[in-house]
Amino acid sequence: MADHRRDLRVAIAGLGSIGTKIAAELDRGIDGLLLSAIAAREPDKRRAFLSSLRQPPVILPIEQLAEVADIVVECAPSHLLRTIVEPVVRRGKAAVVVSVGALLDNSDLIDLAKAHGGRIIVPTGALIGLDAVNAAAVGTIHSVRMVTRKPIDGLKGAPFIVQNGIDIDNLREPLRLFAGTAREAAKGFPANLNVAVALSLAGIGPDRTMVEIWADPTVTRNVHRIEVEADSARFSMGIENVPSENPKTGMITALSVIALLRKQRATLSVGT
Ligand SMILES: NC(=O)C1=CN([C@@H]2O[C@H](COP(=O)(O)OP(=O)(O)OC[C@H]3O[C@@H](n4cnc5c(N)ncnc54)[C@H](OP(=O)(O)O)[C@@H]3O)[C@@H](O)[C@H]2O)C=CC1
Ligand SMILES: O=C([O-])CC(=O)C(=O)O
Repeated sequence: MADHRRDLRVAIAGLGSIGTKIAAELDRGIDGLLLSAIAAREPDKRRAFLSSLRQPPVILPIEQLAEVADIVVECAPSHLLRTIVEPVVRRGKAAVVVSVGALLDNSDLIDLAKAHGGRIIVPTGALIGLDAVNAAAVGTIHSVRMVTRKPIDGLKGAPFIVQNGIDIDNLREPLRLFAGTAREAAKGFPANLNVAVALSLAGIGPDRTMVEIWADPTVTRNVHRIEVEADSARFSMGIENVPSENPKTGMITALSVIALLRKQRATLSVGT
């Protein structure tokens, strides 16, 4: 039988390494979804990309995207999270958030979404196994530990490194930069450790999820290893992400959002 529901309109906030790939995939066609609008800081600089799309979307400022979309995908710098997400959830719509670290300082957006019937959806992003962490959290998780190793370019400019005057440019061997909670990691590394916050929100929260961050000149990928100890299971997970054009961002992040979008109207949906 035909599906008579109208297409879900999706808007993209930020046309960087993640947003460009999602927009292109939506334009190529995802069942039941339509790219309705995008926001870019300087749309003129994105003309070549925009004119390559088969059905060019409307270009709007980030705070207006919710007016023409059912789902807004936030893939902009983290300081814009509130500007993007607030109008979406106020209208009772869904925001897909990749700058998940910024949710910790803007957690009232979750209450706002609840009050207006909106939703905030965090994709697995550059990580792995949040389905298993979600499932384990239905029971009791005793501990979650994550160790991240990144090449130097994947960490440059992080506030923790700048504020502590750490020279990572001339490293010859791995250096442990940080050990602490996911909440502290998100403050010190806002553009580098969204994954730690996503892991914490799926499991036992940002104050009990423990994180180590290494600057490692011997790796070329963003490497994350996770150990979970729960009453239902013990599991270890690892992922080695190929950096995208943005060395801080793994290529798989955009693909994870695309997979999540595909599920919105999929007849068969696999994984939690
Ligand atoms: N959850 C996860 O697993 C992961 C999350 N991330 C996070 O996702 C977010 C996006 O990452 P990524 O795509 O690599 O970042 P990029 O820097 O490549 O892209 C961000 C884009 O947002 C644009 N932008 C800036 N200001 C505005 C504005 N006012 N209106 C519209 N667009 C604007 C930028 O434009 P311009 O270039 O002109 O400044 C840029 O194109 C980051 O916060 C990153 O930390 C990254 C990896 C994994
Ligand atoms: O969490 C992030 O912001 C990015 C990251 O580690 C990755 O892409 O591997």
